[in-house]
Amino acid sequence: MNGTQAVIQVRNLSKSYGKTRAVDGISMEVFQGEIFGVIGANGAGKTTTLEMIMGLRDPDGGTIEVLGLDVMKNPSELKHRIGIQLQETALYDRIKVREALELFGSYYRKNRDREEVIEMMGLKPYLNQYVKKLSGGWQQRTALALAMINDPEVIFLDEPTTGLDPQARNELWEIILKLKEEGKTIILSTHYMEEARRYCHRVAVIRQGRIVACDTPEALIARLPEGKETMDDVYVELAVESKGETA
Ligand SMILES: Nc1ncnc2c1ncn2[C@@H]1O[C@H](COP(=O)(O)OP(=O)(O)OP(=O)(O)O)[C@@H](O)[C@H]1O
Repeated sequence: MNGTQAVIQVRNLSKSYGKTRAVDGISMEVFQGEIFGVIGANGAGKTTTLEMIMGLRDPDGGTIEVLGLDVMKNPSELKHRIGIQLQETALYDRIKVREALELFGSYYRKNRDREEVIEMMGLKPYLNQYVKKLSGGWQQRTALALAMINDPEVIFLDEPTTGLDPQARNELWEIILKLKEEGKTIILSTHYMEEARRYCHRVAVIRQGRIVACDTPEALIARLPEGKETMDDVYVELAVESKGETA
């Protein structure tokens, strides 16, 4: 059932690094075809949460199901069915765009038509350039191309538009919306509140490793005191620690 089937189900997820409780009992569901946003301050636990759901980090506790698979028990099966775009692009330092597409394609049993991916991302003029030498916007497009190379059902994007100029951000969102139109489920973290409002169906607000609210942008805004009506206000009211509240 498009729209009501949970493709991600997380229960009571936790993860500590030494004494830092990075993720502290997170539960959430993401439905098929959603663009699901995760917002929160630096260090709130967004990346750790996403990486555990992707099967890249082991949780201390809790359960994670993605596409009906227990992530801890089926990491290799899961890898073929999800797309991953990480913040770090150091991996691509010495590699050209075409080589990166070929290399990543070789990791998976199924590939989306390479030419179609290149066309969709507008990457044709850049295929023989080193990824590292591209502008931020084109590097992010390359990273998004790599995230969809295996034609995944669920795509994870960690701050996909951070550092890009407004035009590059809009262009990247157009591509993300196209993927959504195809029925993909997209889960992403962002520091851009206006993007969260405009593009995300639902947004989870994470503070100190916990989800303090999870709803549509409109519903989150409707909770605010009178006179506050933006996602920036949501961020300030819900995501920011009040004085005296320390990690
Ligand atoms: N590998 C690690 N070793 C030790 N501590 C870590 C590690 N990764 C994250 N942390 C800590 O865990 C907490 C959550 O970090 P995380 O990167 O998940 O937050 P975030 O919300 O993604 O932040 P940002 O917006 O800056 O990317 C922070 O206190 C961070 O310093």
